[in-house]
Amino acid sequence: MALHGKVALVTGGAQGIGRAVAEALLRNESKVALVDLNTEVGEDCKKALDEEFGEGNCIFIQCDVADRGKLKDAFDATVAKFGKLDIVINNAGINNEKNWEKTIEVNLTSLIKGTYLGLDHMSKEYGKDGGVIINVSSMAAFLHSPHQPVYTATKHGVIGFTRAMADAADIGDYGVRINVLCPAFVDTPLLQSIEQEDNMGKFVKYKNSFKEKIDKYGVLPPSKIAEGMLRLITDSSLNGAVMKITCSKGIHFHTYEPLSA
Ligand SMILES: NC(=O)C1=CN([C@@H]2O[C@H](COP(=O)(O)OP(=O)(O)OC[C@H]3O[C@@H](n4cnc5c(N)ncnc54)[C@H](O)[C@@H]3O)[C@@H](O)[C@H]2O)C=CC1
Ligand SMILES: CCCCCC(=O)/C=C/[C@H]1C=CC(=O)[C@@H]1CCCCCCC(=O)O
Repeated sequence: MALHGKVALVTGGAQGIGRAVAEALLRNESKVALVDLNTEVGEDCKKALDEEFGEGNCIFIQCDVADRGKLKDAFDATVAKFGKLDIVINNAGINNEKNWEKTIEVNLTSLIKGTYLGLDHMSKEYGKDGGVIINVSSMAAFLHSPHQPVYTATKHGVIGFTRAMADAADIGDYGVRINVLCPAFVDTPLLQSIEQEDNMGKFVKYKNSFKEKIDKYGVLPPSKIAEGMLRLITDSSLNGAVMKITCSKGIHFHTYEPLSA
């Protein structure tokens, strides 16, 4: 898939990984809708991106992805503004073991909803032109930690859902590829949350061992995640792919046993 003239919707697009992905898409002449909860950060981000890439290529839509009606409205508003949808990045995520129900809602339930809304707008099943969906998981889906059990569960869930949907898209001839990206530690505001009792609750007592892991494995720049994301978007051979990005191995793919049945 060439990126020129494509229309992308990025949840959690106002900062961190989402913003880096939005920048990379704009650099490649796509149009981008930043869908984010945080109005202040979202407006600042849009202003900076307008200055760098020119006005009219990017919109900010304030939206809590956990609000089903508002998420649907955000997809509709993106299509109303840019005329179509080609790329959906379900990236918004939180790290909150205290309000763990919200973590499931944002990291998993809303990502499922975002995938279905993406298919509504892109699947050939509904007479649309096809596209690509990338769901953001984490290396926490492979290397679990006692520090974030529910976060870890949601990221496992993202991989299972995405791989099953990728098979459904293939068998159903949706014309939509669906892939998953699993970063290790990335230098974003989310990483600060691991030290905060408000986020971690009783698991905050494990913060020192978690920080030791960060020191041991290193921290990736958001631009490296954007690089992997563009590969998942543009390589038309990839469907159901599980990309991992770590400091030691860089961008690589998880491999699975072939299906036995
Ligand atoms: N930073 C890291 O070390 C890693 C992050 N990830 C995943 O990458 C994704 C992005 O994370 P970061 O950029 O690091 O986080 P971040 O906290 O820097 O940015 C997340 C963005 O999502 C937005 N957001 C949060 N809840 C939302 C909601 N309910 N509705 C709409 N927007 C919402 C925030 O306002 C923020 O702009 C997440 O899914 C996270 O789990 C995965 C592995 C490592
Ligand atoms: C605030 C959320 C941050 C979550 C980041 C994450 O992905 C966490 C993963 C860790 C949980 C336990 C671990 O050991 C994970 C470390 C992942 C890094 C693995 C790198 C391996 C390598 O370099 O080969």
